Amino acid sequence: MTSPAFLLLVTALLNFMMLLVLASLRRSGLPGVREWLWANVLELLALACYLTTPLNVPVIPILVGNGLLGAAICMFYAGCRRFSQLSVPVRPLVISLVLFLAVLAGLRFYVDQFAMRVVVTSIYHGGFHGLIGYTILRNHPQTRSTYGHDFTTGFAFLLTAGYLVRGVLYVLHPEIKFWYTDYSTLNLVFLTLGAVVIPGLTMGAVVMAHDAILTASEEVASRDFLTNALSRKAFIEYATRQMNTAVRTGRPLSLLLLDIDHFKSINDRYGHAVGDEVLRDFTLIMHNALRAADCLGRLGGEEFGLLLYGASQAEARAISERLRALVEANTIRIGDGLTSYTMSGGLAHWSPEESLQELTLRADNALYEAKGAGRNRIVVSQFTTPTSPPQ
Ligand SMILES: Nc1nc2c(ncn2[C@@H]2O[C@H](COP(=O)(O)OP(=O)(O)OP(=O)(O)O)[C@@H](O)[C@H]2O)c(=O)[nH]1
Repeated sequence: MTSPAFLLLVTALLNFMMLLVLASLRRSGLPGVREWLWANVLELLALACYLTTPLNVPVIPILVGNGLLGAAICMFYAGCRRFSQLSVPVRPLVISLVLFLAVLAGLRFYVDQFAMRVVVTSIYHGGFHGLIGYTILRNHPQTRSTYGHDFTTGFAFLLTAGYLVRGVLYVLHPEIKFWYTDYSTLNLVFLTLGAVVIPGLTMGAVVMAHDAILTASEEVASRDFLTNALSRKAFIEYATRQMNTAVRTGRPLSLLLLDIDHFKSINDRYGHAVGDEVLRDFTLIMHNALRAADCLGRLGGEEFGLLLYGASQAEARAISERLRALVEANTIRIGDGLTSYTMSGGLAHWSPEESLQELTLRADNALYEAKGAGRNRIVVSQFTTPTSPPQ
C-alpha cells in the first residue's frame, strides 16, 4: 500500500538517478552544474532525515530535514542564476534560510502548530520556485525557442501554484493530520508532487545544459579558428538565409568579396606567424567598422566575404570604400617597426532574379578586375539582365 514513507523512498530513488545524470555534465564546465549537483545531494540527505520521523526525534526531520531541503532549493536557484550568468546573492539566501528555520523551530518548540509549519514551508518553497521560473524566463535565449528553458519555467511556476494551493488549504483547514501518518488521497497527491520537484527541475536543468553545449559547439564549428570570422560553409548558409529574407522583405542586399593584397609576400617576408597576425588584424578592423547585422566570412586563405543586408547600392559602395580606406590607413607592429597593407574588393549588388552563385561570380569577377587594375581599390559589378537568344 502507498504510504508517505514509501513515497519518500521513491523520491530518494528519483533523486539519486537524476544525480547520476547530472554527474555526466560535470566535465562540461558549465556554470550552475555544480550547484545543481549539490541541490540533489542536499535533497537526498533531507529525505533521509524525513525517514527518521517515526523515531520521534523532532529536531531531525523538522530542523535538519527542512534545513537541508531549504538549502537544496537555494542551491538549485543559485545554479539557475549562475547558469544565466548572474551573480548569486549568497547573504540574502543564507538569511532567508536561517529565518525560515527559526520560524519552523518556533512553530514546533514554543507553540506546536503543525498547519502553520506547512504554510510557512509552502511560502518558502513556493517563493523559491517562483524565483527559479522568473530567472530562467528572464534569461531565455532571444533568438530561438529552447525546450529546456520552456519546460523549467513552466514546471517551476506550476510548483509555485501547487505550494500556494497547499498553503491556502492548510490555512483554511488547520485540522488536517500530521503528514507522515496521513494516508488520505490529498496528502499522497501532495507528497507525490513533492517527489518530482527536484528531479523534475533537474531534468529541465539537464536539457538546458545540453542545449547550451550544443549551441556552443555549433558556434565553434561555424567560426574560423584563426580570425573568428564565419567559416566558408556557415557564411554560405547565412547568405542563403539572408537572400531568402531579402526575397520576402524586398530589402537590398550586396556582396563584397575582399582580398588582402600581396599577402604571399607578407608571408614570405615576415613569416607565417606575422601573416596570421595580419589576418586577425584585418578581421578586427572589419568587425570594429561594421554593424552587427553585416556578416563577415573567411572564404579561404586571405579572401573574405561580406554580406551587407539592407544597404542600398550607393550605401554598399560607400561602406566598401570606407573599409578599404581604413585598411590602407591602418598600421600593424611587426618586431620593432610598423608596416601596413592594403586590400582589394569586388562589390555586387543583388538583383532578385539572381542566385547566390551568380551574385558571387559577379563579385569575384569584380575582385579580379580590382587586382588587375593595380589593387587597393573596389570595383563594382553592374548587373545586366541576360538577353534572350534571338528566335
Ligand atoms: N599566414 C597565413 N597565410 C595563409 C593562410 N591561408 C593562406 N595563406 C597564404 O596566402 C597566400 C595567398 O597568396 P596569393 O593567392 O598568391 O595572393 P596574394 O599574394 O595576396 O596576391 P594577390 O591576391 O594577387 O594580391 C599564400 O601564400 C598562402 O599560403 C593562413 O591561414 N595564414
